[in-house]
Amino acid sequence: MAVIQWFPGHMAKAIRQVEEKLPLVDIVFELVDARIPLSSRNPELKRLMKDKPHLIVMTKMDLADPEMTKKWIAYFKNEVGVRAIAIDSKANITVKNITKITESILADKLAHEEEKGLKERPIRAMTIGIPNVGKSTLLNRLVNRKVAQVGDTPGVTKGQQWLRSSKKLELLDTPGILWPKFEDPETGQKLALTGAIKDQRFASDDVALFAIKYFKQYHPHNLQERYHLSDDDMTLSDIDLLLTITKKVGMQEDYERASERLIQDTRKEKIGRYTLDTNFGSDSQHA
Ligand SMILES: Nc1nc2c(ncn2[C@@H]2O[C@H](COP(=O)(O)OP(=O)(O)OP(=O)(O)O)[C@@H](O)[C@H]2O)c(=O)[nH]1
Repeated sequence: MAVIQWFPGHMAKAIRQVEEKLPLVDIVFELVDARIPLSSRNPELKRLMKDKPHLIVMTKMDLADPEMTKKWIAYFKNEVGVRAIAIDSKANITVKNITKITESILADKLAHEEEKGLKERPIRAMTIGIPNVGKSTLLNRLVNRKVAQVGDTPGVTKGQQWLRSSKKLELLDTPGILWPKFEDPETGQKLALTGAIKDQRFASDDVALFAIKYFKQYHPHNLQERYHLSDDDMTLSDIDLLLTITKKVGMQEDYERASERLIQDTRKEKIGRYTLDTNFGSDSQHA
């Protein structure tokens, strides 16, 4: 397959960083892309988390299929035993919602501390996630762009800071990215299509063909509408359909450039909202 897969060196470093910082935080915010909620997870996390409270934050919900997002939230809660929330980092409601759900997850721990007469303190959280999932955007949103260092804290190495979101929430500047380790070749194509893998690292026609296959199956009308495709066009093979789209967008025989256009169109919501992960729990690495 043309997509470069995972990077053992990067992953080992990220895992070390997460392991090191884990004792300093009350909760981990694991950011996943709402269009690929399983494929953007790292299966190593389950082992790392042990019994550390954990919230799955599904970013870019504005680009995902809203019905599927609801189902994924229920799936994470019921099947995986982890709470999940979907966010659009551009929306103001995001901060409020994350703080609220975090407080509810940690309610017992905080009540216990209060009973023991401990002083009220902010909740400490760490964000992790694959490249481009929206970590910086969320962090900036949570700290309202006024990045505030929250004093010296033992165990936090140089360059890593506590950022204050509110009196109630502090964040450890993200300790690193976590590449998913993927055994299913489709995972690579999903990561490529949604922008988690740099465009130079995959063959755009492979990924465009993957997108065509997906949209033909799940959102055929959106594909037809975007590229003025007839019902007959929709019966063509994926490759012939890509060639037809190439002509329709005025690129003659240049199917590579047309592939790039199609990939950009999917990312900019021009073929509608979509969720590429459609099989709940089918991925054994996350079971
Ligand atoms: N539509 C949409 N775009 C988002 C959202 N959150 C982030 N983005 C966009 O996604 C892209 C990547 O966001 P970043 O915050 O830089 O992602 P990151 O995880 O910090 O990326 P790395 O630094 O590569 O690890 C940017 O173009 C953001 O504007 C969201 O909720 N909705």
